[in-house]
Amino acid sequence: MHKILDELAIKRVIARIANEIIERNKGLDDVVLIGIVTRGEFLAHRLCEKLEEIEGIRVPVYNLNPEFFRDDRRHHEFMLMDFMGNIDDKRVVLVDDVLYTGRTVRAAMDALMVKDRPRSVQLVGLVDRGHRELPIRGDFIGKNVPTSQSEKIVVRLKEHDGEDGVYVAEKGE
Ligand SMILES: O=P(O)(O)OC[C@H]1O[C@H](OP(=O)(O)OP(=O)(O)O)[C@H](O)[C@@H]1O
Ligand SMILES: O=c1cc[nH]c(=O)[nH]1
Repeated sequence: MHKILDELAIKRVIARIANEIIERNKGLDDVVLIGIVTRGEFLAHRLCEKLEEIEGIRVPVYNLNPEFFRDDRRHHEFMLMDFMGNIDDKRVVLVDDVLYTGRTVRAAMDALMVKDRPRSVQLVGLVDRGHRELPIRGDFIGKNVPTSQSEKIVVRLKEHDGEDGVYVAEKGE
C-alpha cells in the first residue's frame, strides 16, 4: 500500500476545491453540500468549514446514502436520506471520496431527483481512479489517479479512521 495524499495534501485539496466551488457558482448563493456516506460526509463537512472561512457564509450540509438506488445492490432494502431541507432549485454539490464506476453517483442523483428538483448538480471527488461504466464526470477533482482493476484506493479520514491519508493498494491487501 503506498500513500498518494498525506494530511497536508488533503488539506490543500479541500482548500482548492472550496475556492473552485465559489468561483464556479460566483459565490455561495443557493449552494447546498451533500456528502455521500461514508467518507463523502466528512469531506462535505470539511468543505463547509473551508467555505465559511473564505466567504463567511455557512452553507447547508446533508448526508445521503444512495444504497437503495444502486442498480447492482437491490437487496439493500433501505435508504437513508438525512435531509433536513428542501433542495428544490438549489445548486447541489455532491461530495464523494472515490469516483470509480460512477454507479454510486448515479444512484445519488436518482435519490435527489426523487425527492426534489435541484437547479444543478455538481460533483466533487477527492480521487478519480477512472474505470467509469456510466457517462459521469467530476466537476472538482482532488487528484486523478490512473489505476488498474486489480488495485483499490483506500481513503482514511481522521473523523472515521483516526488519520488522514489516501493510498493505492492491491485489492487483496
Ligand atoms: O463509482 P463507484 O463504483 O460507485 O465507487 C465509488 C464508491 O465506492 C465507495 O463506497 P462504498 O460503497 O465502498 O461505501 P463506503 O464509502 O461506505 O465505504 C466510495 O466511497 C464511493 O462512494
Ligand atoms: O478503489 C476504490 C473503489 C471504490 N471505492 C473505494 O473506496 N476505492
